Amino acid sequence: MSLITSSPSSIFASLPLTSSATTTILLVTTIFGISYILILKRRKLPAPIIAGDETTYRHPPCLPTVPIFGSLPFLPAFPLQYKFFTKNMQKYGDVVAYYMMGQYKIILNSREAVHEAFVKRSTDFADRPRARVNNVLNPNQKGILFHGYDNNFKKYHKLSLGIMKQFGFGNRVMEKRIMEEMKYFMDHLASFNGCEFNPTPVVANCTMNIICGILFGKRFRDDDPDLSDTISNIRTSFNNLGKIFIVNVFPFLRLLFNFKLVRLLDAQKKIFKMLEEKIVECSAGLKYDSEGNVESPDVADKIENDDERDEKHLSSFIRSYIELEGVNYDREQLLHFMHELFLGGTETTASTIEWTLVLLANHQDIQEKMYRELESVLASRFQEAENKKHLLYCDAVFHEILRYKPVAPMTLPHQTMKDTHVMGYFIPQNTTVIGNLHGAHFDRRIWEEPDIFDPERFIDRSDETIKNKEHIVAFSLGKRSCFGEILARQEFFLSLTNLVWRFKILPPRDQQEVKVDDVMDVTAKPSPFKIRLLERN
Ligand code: HEM
Repeated sequence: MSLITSSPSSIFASLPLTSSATTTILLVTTIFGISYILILKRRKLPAPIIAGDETTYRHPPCLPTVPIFGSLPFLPAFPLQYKFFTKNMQKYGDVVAYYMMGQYKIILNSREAVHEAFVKRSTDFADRPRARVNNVLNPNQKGILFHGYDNNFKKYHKLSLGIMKQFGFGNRVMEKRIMEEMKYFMDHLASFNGCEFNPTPVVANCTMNIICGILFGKRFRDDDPDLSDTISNIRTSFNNLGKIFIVNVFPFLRLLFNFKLVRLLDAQKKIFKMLEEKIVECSAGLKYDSEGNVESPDVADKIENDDERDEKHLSSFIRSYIELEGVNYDREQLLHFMHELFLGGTETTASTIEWTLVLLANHQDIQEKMYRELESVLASRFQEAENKKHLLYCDAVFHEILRYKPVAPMTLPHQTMKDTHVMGYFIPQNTTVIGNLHGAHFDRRIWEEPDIFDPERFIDRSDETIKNKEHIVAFSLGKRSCFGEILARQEFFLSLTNLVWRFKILPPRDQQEVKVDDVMDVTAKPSPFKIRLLERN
């Protein structure tokens, strides 16, 4: 048998070696092989020159690097790197580079850097890197979350946002929808009768049902097994997604993490099955003309007036999407987009509400100030976002929670579309760029004593208005900023004010305060905790 056609094991088998020596040789060869590939792969930085631009640029400061592993030994494990960058802001500055297994990456470590890159030069930074994991989870690159900044992204982003606006995104129509869910949410919380309980499942039901109300036109009953199954599948996706992303850096770990990938794919399959059933339900009765367009659609695109639109009441996102796209609509795109709204729009808002419960239970003085303001402004009706301008203190608490506990401490990875620059530093084309939003919220140049939870920092006492809110970047900025920001802000403000209006939020009976740790999956949330809610009236 010639050496060329032999497998490595058969070659070694033909040599007079012990099995441990064979293993050692195999191991050493593999390590050298991988190292060789990684060294070759390490990207050589181009000279910091931008064609047609006379300005002199520099490469940003870079974390120490070692051969093969790059800056990995100097960084905490993913996803806790944001804490490292925030802590070392003074040392490394607003823009920091590092190497990860041959890949050159950039962290934007302040609000100014995030703003300059994602807003001032928004198109330069609007792409997303092609994640290897996504090739398995979403081989045809559908949806928008991980989609590159191309014409398809622009088309579906515009289409989906258009439908959301018709649903009343940011206005009174959406507020009414959220308030309907708030009533279920508050009643569910009240059913614990002041006993201590873990609020996580109740909060999850609420944020999930708000998205379901938009997508399917109806909520799940709280005891519907489909609701708990969907929430559990989203959670499985989230948990495993956070862990599996390491595979993008070390592709060979795919084998090691394969069981997580299998679990992730299984959860995604179950979510898609449920969504497929909803598509059938929501599109029932649609009739198409000979060109495949829906006959007499109910998409209220010409209705300007809120009340009229409310009367017409779009039935569901799914139906509106099919009405606009016609019989040949891209089903896979719709499925992935809905899945992304579940991923992006449930855990994030739920984690923010959970932090709200913890922070208010631990700051009775702040809670009481909020209640007194609500009492003086609103008397005995449910809180509505349109009253926000009169609720100065509540608004300040709203901003301080977003600042103090950014549930997405880092943006998703962006990628540069051409050679560009930020804060005088050169960033080559196709570089991965991540915004450290946590860093922006704890920047000592902007915030006095940022580690203290203090809503007063947002109140300008000279004219009783909110100040500093432009420094809040919890939803990121620019072309790839959060798709659901308007909804999330409405949802969060209504949850915050309704909670304080109806309940006194307290730690468990035998505890002075609710003790939690920061837990980081894909969102930064509190570790499991218990709470007591006493009805005020
Ligand atoms: C407190 C709640 C939320 C926070 C803090 C939050 C934060 C974020 C952040 C930081 C990003 C990444 C932006 C970037 O890469 O620069 C993002 C993206 C995204 N979010 Fe949110 N989000 C929240 C709620 C929601 C909701 C309610 C929805 C859906 C209704 C949603 C849908 C999305 C989508 C689809 C993207 C991807 C946008 C793109 O790639 O262009 N999010 N969000």
